[in-house]
Amino acid sequence: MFSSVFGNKEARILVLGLDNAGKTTILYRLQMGEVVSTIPTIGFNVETVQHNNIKFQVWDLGGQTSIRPYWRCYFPNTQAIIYVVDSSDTDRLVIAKDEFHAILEEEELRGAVVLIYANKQDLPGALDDAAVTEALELSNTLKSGGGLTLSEEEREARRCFSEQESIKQGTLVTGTNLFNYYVIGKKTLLSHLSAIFLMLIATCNEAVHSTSGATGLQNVFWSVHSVASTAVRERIRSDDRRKAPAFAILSFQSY
Ligand SMILES: Nc1nc2c(ncn2[C@@H]2O[C@H](COP(=O)(O)OP(=O)(O)OP(=O)(O)O)[C@@H](O)[C@H]2O)c(=O)[nH]1
Ligand SMILES: [Mg+2]
Repeated sequence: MFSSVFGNKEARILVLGLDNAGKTTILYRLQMGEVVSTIPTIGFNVETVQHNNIKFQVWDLGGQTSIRPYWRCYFPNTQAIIYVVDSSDTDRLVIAKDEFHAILEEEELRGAVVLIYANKQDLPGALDDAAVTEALELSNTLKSGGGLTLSEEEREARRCFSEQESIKQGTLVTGTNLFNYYVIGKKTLLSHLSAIFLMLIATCNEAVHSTSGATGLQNVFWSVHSVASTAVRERIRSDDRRKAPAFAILSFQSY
């Protein structure tokens, strides 16, 4: 079923963020479920992460100042960006913010969804996900509703989902792009892995729209349903079916 949605391509995800943010650690945690010891990445690591029958090609790029300019070589055909922030590195949050906003201005990333990991929540002095949201100046660019036309019912479904999953969600408008973003603190990161995948799948809506109609959307929804965590499943089950695609599909729209 997914091959009909995505073609034979794997969804391509870039993991970006400053050096030492924890990108490589997250990549291998996603892939192997283990914390591995890392060295600073010069260049990139790429791994295929499989969740049930869905494959993601995850590119983890080195974050040192001198190699950040090369990030843009990887932007074409990217469906999702995972932006990792070291929440305890408060001195460099302003740099993390500037790099983040530069990414969002990129024409080639129109159509990508952004997930922000407020990483290293275990460290003393780490800012929580709300504070990271603020430090990244997400709220400044927040426009309620943005270019999305959501009914009240859809808004409610999305709000409930975010609350239940402790995932903060917003809409981000840059010069020419419009993103929906999700901020995920470490607490929820691991236990809600499948919710993250669910959102990634859900936001590959360009592929969905171009290769399938309304029936396709239902198929995507039910497939998403099958890979979702129990919590998410319960949430969906309790919902009117008609509401389901509201958060599964209307996650991104460019101008
Ligand atoms: N305390 C704590 N340390 C972490 C966490 N995640 C990663 N680290 C540590 O942070 C350091 C840097 O992690 P990496 O994953 O190598 O960082 P990176 O973002 O890939 O860095 P570059 O490759 O230089 O861009 C390592 O010592 C990790 O063990 C976390 O959640 N908590
Ligand atoms: Mg690395």
